[in-house]
Amino acid sequence: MSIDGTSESAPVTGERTEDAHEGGFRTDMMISVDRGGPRYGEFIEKVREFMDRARAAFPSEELVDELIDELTVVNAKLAAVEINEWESPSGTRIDLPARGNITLPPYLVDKAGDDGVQARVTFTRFHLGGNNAAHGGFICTAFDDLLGMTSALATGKVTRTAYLTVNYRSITPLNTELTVSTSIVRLEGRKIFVAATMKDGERLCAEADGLFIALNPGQP
Ligand SMILES: CCCCC/C=C\C/C=C\C/C=C\C/C=C\CCCC(=O)SCCNC(=O)CCNC(=O)[C@H](O)C(C)(C)COP(=O)(O)OP(=O)(O)OC[C@H]1O[C@@H](n2cnc3c(N)ncnc32)[C@H](O)[C@@H]1OP(=O)(O)O
Repeated sequence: MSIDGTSESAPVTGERTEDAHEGGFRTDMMISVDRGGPRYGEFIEKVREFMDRARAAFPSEELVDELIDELTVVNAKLAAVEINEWESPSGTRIDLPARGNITLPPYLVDKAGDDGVQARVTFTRFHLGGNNAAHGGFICTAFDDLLGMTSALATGKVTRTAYLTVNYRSITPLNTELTVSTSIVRLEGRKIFVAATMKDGERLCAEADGLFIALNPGQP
């Protein structure tokens, strides 16, 4: 670690050598259920537990020294097997919560069709905003991904968010299974207008409306 707090390690880029995908346009979503093997999901759960525990811990100086050494070893092991975004298990394992992507709050999809998606999301200590409530950015992240999935399933195309409006209606608790329901409001050419709610039982925590645009071939 340098004096300004930046890491001396090279950034993780995961650049691919041959370019099978032109920009954001991929006809093949490259989804998988076996990359990383049968225990990859367990590995992701351990990483999520680590994220929660790191957020919640008040370690001694000695423990910080120890953890740095242990994490240096773990990071070196992961650096040795780095791969591009298209072929990594993370984000493509559709059998795992949030496709095995630790960037996303963990959600389970109960129903996914061309008219909308039903999912259950649970925010944990890692997603803390304050006073035991979820951070609004993570609520947005959950909506963005599930609405992106909704748009993709409705059109069979790769889409990008043009706008996403989130209204926070009541406190969104941690460690509570919340339901997210998304729907297609209307389709207008490449424009996909979508909406979603996030509820704790019957209580509305947050709602969203968004516009996604189906990308043209070659569009990044
Ligand atoms: C268990 C089962 C599971 C099954 C799962 C299976 C498969 C998985 C499926 C899917 C994957 C799942 C999830 C999806 C993953 C991630 C979701 C997150 C997505 C993102 O997080 S993505 C990052 C944030 N996003 C950006 O980084 C976009 C930056 N931006 C741009 O790249 C351009 O801006 C773009 C492309 C948006 C538009 O550009 P463009 O050149 O293509 O089109 P153009 O500008 O012509 O707009 C066309 C028409 O939209 C109107 N329009 C445009 N923008 C508007 C706005 N803001 N407000 C109102 N109207 C708007 C225009 O007014 C025009 O309207 P009109 O045609 O009527 O004139």
